[in-house]
Amino acid sequence: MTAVLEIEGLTRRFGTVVANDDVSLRVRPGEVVGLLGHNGAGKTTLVSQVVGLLRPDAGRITVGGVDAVARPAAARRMVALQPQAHVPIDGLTLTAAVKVAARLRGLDAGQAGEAARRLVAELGLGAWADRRALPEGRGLSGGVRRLAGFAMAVVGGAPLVILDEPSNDVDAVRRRALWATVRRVADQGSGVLLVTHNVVEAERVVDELVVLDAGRVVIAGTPARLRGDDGLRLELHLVPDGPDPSDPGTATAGGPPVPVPVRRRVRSGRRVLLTVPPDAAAAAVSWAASHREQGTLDGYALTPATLEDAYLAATSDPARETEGVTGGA
Ligand SMILES: Nc1ncnc2c1ncn2[C@@H]1O[C@H](COP(=O)(O)OP(=O)(O)OP(=O)(O)O)[C@@H](O)[C@H]1O
Repeated sequence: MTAVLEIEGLTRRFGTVVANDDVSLRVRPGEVVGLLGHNGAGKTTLVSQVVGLLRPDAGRITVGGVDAVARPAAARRMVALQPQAHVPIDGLTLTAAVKVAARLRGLDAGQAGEAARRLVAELGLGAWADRRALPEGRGLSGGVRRLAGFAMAVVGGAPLVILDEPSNDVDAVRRRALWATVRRVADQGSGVLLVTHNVVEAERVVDELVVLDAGRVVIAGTPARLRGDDGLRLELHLVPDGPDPSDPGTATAGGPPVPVPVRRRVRSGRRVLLTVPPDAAAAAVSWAASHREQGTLDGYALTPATLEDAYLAATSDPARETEGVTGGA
């Protein structure tokens, strides 16, 4: 299927900083593609170029078959963007704001009103439907304003929907509704580019993921592929109280090292994530339990492998160390 967004070799510098470094990605109709990366990874720079706010130094951006660098205005008409900053809606009720966005996307007054009411209900915002946003953040809370921006981006089914951190300051109940709506919007034919640094949430909704680190694509693919091809890995999360007992270098202090094969160890702050095979679950838990009893671990948990360890391993953070296979008994 023809992609609704195609980016090839995109490069954008700010002085000596290469904010996007030879980035390529593709979003097809019906697909949710997650663009992940830490603060400063280059996500907003990429989005700004797609919507014509910045010009690339090199590379190609095509939106719905239109060259977005040569014809930014024509390309922009096919894109609905929820920016990271709050959308200015002061003076409007929640429903009216969504209706205005629907009208701008070509729906007639009746269709726009109906679509706005449906979205407000779908997102669990009925209680605020007719509440007016007022200056200085009054009238509607930050979370409701964020959802208003989200509803304004998804209403009317633009060919390409770009959502920049849509779930920031949204409560847990409405987050669920939001992710369900993202999926519905894609199922109805839009291509969705979801920009986030929340890898756990992204995993639930995306079809493909592209991870940026310091401007470069470091991993890309489906969540299943990025988790590990067999999909049968477990993660042992450890919170050491002092030296890490899973580190062969310090293990002698609290007993033997982990008695199971460890495929990967990622250390992030106080937390350590060990990727272990499923048949090692019982041995891994009993090792961790004994360390918990001795007080060398503050806590531990064994969970199915998520994208988080792949993400942490692929992205750089000076406060973090990643090791490959460490063997085991
Ligand atoms: N206008 C600008 N002038 C100079 N440097 C910039 C500018 N915009 C972005 N940068 C730099 O480019 C790099 C990428 O920034 P960008 O805002 O795209 O990252 P991001 O992934 O969106 O981060 P965040 O998650 O914090 O929004 C950073 O090093 C940033 O400091």
